[in-house]
Amino acid sequence: MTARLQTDVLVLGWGKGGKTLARSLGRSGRRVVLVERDDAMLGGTCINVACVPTKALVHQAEQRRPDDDADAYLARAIATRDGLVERLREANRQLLATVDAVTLVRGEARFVGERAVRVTGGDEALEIRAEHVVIGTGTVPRRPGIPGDDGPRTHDSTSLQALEGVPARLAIVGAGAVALEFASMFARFGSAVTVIARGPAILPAEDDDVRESVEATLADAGVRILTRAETERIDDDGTVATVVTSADPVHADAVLLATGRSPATAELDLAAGGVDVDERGFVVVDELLRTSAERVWAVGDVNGGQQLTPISLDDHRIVAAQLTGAGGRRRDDRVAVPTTIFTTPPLARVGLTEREARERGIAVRVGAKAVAGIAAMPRPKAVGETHGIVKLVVDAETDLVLGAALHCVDAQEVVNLVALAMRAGATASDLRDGIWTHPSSTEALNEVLAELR
Ligand SMILES: Cc1cc2nc3c(=O)[nH]c(=O)nc-3n(C[C@H](O)[C@H](O)[C@H](O)COP(=O)(O)OP(=O)(O)OC[C@H]3O[C@@H](n4cnc5c(N)ncnc54)[C@H](O)[C@@H]3O)c2cc1C
Ligand SMILES: NC(=O)c1ccc[n+]([C@@H]2O[C@H](COP(=O)([O-])OP(=O)(O)OC[C@H]3O[C@@H](n4cnc5c(N)ncnc54)[C@H](O)[C@@H]3O)[C@@H](O)[C@H]2O)c1
Repeated sequence: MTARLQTDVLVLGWGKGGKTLARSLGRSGRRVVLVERDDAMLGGTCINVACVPTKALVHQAEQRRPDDDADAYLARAIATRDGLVERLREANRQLLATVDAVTLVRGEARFVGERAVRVTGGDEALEIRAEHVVIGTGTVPRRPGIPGDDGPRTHDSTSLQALEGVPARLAIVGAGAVALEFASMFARFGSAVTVIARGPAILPAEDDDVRESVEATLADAGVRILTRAETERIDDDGTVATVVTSADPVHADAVLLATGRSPATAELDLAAGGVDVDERGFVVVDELLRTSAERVWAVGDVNGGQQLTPISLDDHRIVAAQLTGAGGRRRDDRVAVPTTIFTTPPLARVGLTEREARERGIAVRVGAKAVAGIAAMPRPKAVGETHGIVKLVVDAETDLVLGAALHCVDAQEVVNLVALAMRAGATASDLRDGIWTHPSSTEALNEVLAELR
């Protein structure tokens, strides 16, 4: 039997954008139904299998001493991480369960008409019709279609976080954020890591000095980077996997496929809801995140934008503004979006690289110093991590900051200050002459911006 439900707002997926929207609309009295298909994903990808648990493991890996038993250490790190995730999941459940106007439905959603979905889970089925629908179903790891990519030693970013022991040799196919974070982390857990990059180098969008800083740091941690290596197949002889590439073969006890993520739209039957997708299956949206179907929006990874939690959060603001009549907010309003790849130390970026600025014909002044040589920045020395580079690109005419690459301890925090300066129109001189806490990583700005060339 199919039960029926009518609601004001229907949210599909318990991710960052979906859950924040459900809570804020529910607290203002709107009737909201939120559907989630996986009990292990309450709260979404970020808190369960992505940002938070991986950064907890990165932290654990950084604390490991060389004489710690690798397998026992990893097992303890995973147990600590599991405890954290359990607490976050419950806190996320509470955030919505305590809002009376929000109804939580467990099951897989599938469109059956305009703003109408059928939810199935176990033997139950529920048909929900809504005035407004928000699709926030996220992404799933992409299988690249390489022969042998479903072998017994082959993992995605989720299953690699649940290994029973440290693989002596870890091969990573891909060279994006997932690849570099897991490479840095597993090298510290005790694996001999090889990153298999298709292109001539990792981080192709970065300036050479920044890329070289990351490469040198990974090399010091024992990570090998194989470049211009197209992965042709993955063989498995029952004990060892061999990643056969157009360069050298790589023998491994575990293989991580870090080849991007696909939209979770295949099961949604979006055509039945009149919602268009692009050739990769991402929901097509405009600057207000409206889909091709009337009163249907898409937030987060599924809409094909930057796959980042703060972007999904900002997407929720754009839709909330329309649903509450506040209006105004658009995707193209975003300025200076900071990002961080959590290697050790992290690489944080915002704005233009030096190369991009010069290609645009902008006259620039550049400050760039190796972290170990920044006298006014004692924090990296105090915590024993002096790899990296701090680089800022400044408009020579206006003195405005055009971009920054911070490869250093605390970079994920300092970059937010630089991003705010860029949004607020604070100049490089303002940052150079700022009074910052001491000892901190922010102090690098005093010195690096005093030596612009
Ligand atoms: C290993 C890793 C590390 C990352 N680290 C970072 C980081 O440090 N910082 C950062 O900003 N970003 C990071 N990201 C990216 C970040 O995790 C995502 O951008 C973010 O979680 C996307 O959130 P979302 O709102 O799009 O939806 P999600 O959080 O993906 O939620 C979607 C939900 O929808 C559910 N769902 C799917 N289909 C259906 C259906 N048919 N019916 C019902 N429910 C459904 C899913 O089960 C899921 O719970 C990382 C990603 C990975 C893989
Ligand atoms: N700290 C963070 O913010 C963070 C951390 C992890 C992931 N993420 C997000 O998660 C998403 C997924 O990350 P990702 O690293 O998997 O994706 P990505 O798109 O960043 O990188 C994919 C990599 O795989 C390579 N690749 C693709 N197909 C291949 C194939 N067939 N053979 C060999 N190599 C192939 C690409 O060249 C690229 O190097 C990203 O959009 C990223 O923004 C963010």
